[in-house]
Amino acid sequence: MAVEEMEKKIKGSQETELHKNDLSIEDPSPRCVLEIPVMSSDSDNSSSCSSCSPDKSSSPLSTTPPNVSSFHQWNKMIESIKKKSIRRFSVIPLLASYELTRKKKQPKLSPCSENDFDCDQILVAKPSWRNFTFDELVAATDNFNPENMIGKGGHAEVYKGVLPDGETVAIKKLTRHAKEVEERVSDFLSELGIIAHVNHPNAARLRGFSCDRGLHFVLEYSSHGSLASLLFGSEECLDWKKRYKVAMGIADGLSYLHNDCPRRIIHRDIKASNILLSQDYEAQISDFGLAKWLPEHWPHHIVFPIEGTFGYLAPEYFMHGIVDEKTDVFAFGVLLLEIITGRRAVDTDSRQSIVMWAKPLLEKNNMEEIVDPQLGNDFDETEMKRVMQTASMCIHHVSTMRPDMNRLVQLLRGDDQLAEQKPGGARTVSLDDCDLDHTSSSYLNDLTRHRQLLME
Ligand SMILES: Nc1ncnc2c1ncn2[C@@H]1O[C@H](COP(=O)(O)OP(=O)(O)OP(=O)(O)O)[C@@H](O)[C@H]1O
Repeated sequence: MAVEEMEKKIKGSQETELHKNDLSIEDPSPRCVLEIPVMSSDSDNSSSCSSCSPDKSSSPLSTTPPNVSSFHQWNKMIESIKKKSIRRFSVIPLLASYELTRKKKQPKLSPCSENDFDCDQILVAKPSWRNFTFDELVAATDNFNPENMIGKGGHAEVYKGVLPDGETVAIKKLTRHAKEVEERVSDFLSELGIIAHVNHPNAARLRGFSCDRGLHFVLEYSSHGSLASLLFGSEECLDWKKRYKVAMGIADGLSYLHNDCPRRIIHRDIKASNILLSQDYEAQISDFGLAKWLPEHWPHHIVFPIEGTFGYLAPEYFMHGIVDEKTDVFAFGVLLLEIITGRRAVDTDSRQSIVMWAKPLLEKNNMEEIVDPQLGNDFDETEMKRVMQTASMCIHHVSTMRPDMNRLVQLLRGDDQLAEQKPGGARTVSLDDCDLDHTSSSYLNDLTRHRQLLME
């Protein structure tokens, strides 16, 4: 499709979107990250931020394009995508006296204006990732040999590959062709923008990307694959020590995303298949395809359509589209239940949700019934109790009653003093303000509706 044609389409869709939703606030997820220096094989690794500079020709990206015409188109596409990034979301200012208590460890970034972000503040470090050519990916994966395919999700095929320096990587090739090209590129930039900023031992690490003949991410390889494959797809039982380590790792990773990352990131798709395990079973949160950056002063997002994975969706999210940190906290609780029980979030045969099944057992503290029979008695009872209590708090149907990730990390570690504190966190929103009737009967209705959706 010609770029001009695409720009027209983008403009058109912007107007339709605006008209449809009559919303006034932009999706905060900035799209400028691609314009930070990208190291190519022969680049000089110079560092600057072209989106902050009026002279686009000085973009480091332009020094080593894989292919000049495709690069030119790509650059234009980025510009059009930036225009398109006026995706509207509604925000309900639920709290008049919203507290900004998050800025603890790192200075947070404030938008220059409502729509601009000061890239100088964001792009402090030289990136450790680079732009790959398609030929480099072909060489690494033996021409995307099916034997090298290590995973397949709803949006991508993932191949194991080896780079010339001997490093093993995972190459994620985006495959979802149902979407319009500009929407796919926009999603790619959004995911890239987020993953490139994430820097934590418990989050997937980017090695590079490629937009030459398809959209690809090049990621650090996690040799044990996903938690889902180990919990549900393996004959061998994942022992408790590893399960506990994984639970702690995910908690640390989420705490970083919510509190300590240069921006406040909500993952929105925490689930067992999106947790990868390194050689030493260090959990790595992956797949930032649905992740959102939330400005500091927003209590939450309202999103539509609801995306994510059934079984992990918090009630306020699947009923009302409300997204904030507690969306991830709920999903984390479901994940803890999977780790404890060895059952899937939604049982494949009965379609029963693990939350519905586990709640009464958790209330009675029935360890015998709830613990994965494969584990036998081979687990630390104190740790198990802690994980059960933590899971129970995370899956509370009222989001404000769920602890925030910082507190959950401490609960999991066994800081008893913290267990005494009331749940919630800095962004506590009162239920009255929310105008959500989450009595237990309405919650049951919610769950029934959730289940019906599953059966459809
Ligand atoms: N870095 C990696 N190392 C090892 N295996 C990986 C890596 N990244 C992905 N995989 C494997 O590929 C699978 C699919 O990857 P991913 O979840 O990123 O794809 P997706 O299409 O975005 O998934 P979804 O359907 O959740 O949107 C993972 O569950 C995992 O088994």
